[in-house]
Amino acid sequence: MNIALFGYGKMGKMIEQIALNRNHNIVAKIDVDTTEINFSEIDVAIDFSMPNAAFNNIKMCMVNNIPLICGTTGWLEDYENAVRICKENNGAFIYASNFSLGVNLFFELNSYLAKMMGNLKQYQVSMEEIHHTQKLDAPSGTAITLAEGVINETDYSGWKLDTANANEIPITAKRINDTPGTHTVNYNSEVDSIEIKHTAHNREGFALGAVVAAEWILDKKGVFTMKDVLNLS
Ligand SMILES: NC(=O)C1=CN([C@@H]2O[C@H](COP(=O)(O)OP(=O)(O)OC[C@H]3O[C@@H](n4cnc5c(N)ncnc54)[C@H](O)[C@@H]3O)[C@@H](O)[C@H]2O)C=CC1
Ligand SMILES: O=C(O)C1=N[C@H](C(=O)O)C[C@H](O)C1
Repeated sequence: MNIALFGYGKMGKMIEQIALNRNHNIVAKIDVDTTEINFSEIDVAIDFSMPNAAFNNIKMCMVNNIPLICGTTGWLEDYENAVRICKENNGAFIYASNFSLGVNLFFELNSYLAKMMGNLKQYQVSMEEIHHTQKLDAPSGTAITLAEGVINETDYSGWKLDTANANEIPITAKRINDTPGTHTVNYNSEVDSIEIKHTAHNREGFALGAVVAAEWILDKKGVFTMKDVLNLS
């Protein structure tokens, strides 16, 4: 499979390693200073770039009929536009706030726990995410997905960074050294608390998930999620 990398930073380099180990070719490394792209040799593209670059990269891939895996976070105000452009061009597209198997299992666990807690008003939910100091967006895309998972199963109406109103989920974002990504969901009552936590030890899980998603999407058309890729119910 001939892969184009959009964004050749920390994740782009990790994805390159994993893709080569799985016998794929990296035919383009597109970064901020790239002036020309030869789309004819690309089977699939993987974007881990920057919040202000992702939507343009998505448009470019869809118009040029290149299936795209997008892991870049912090651009979701344009997600519905990306879906529309994919459909208009009969393209193939996956965005996931987190491509690791562990976090996708954690998303399922989070929804299950939220469903159980939905009627137990004595518990207040809160979330914390910790990442490296170079991260541009806050809260993390993963924390937003976790909050959406809780909102779908409970009466919470939204989420907010730091201080939230009573019916909103407060999310704390911490930036500590080179932390790859730690997410905690906490339910607190007067008498006890319940906490679920996912800790990434490095970036390999994110990169492997993105390459697996690229292999999966190759013969497909439409907009998909990691739930489709991993066949999670
Ligand atoms: N969904 C997931 O599983 C994960 C998502 N991420 C997200 O991926 C993104 C990248 O993360 P890192 O690699 O750690 O960041 P990074 O800062 O190390 O790399 C980003 C790269 O994108 C390049 N870039 C800037 N403008 C560009 C453009 N117009 N076209 C192509 N490349 C451009 C930068 O020059 C840089 O080399 C972030 O949004 C991060 O939140 C990171 C890890 C996992
Ligand atoms: O920027 C990162 O590094 C990460 N970003 C993603 C996010 O915003 O959730 C996924 C992972 O936590 C690492």
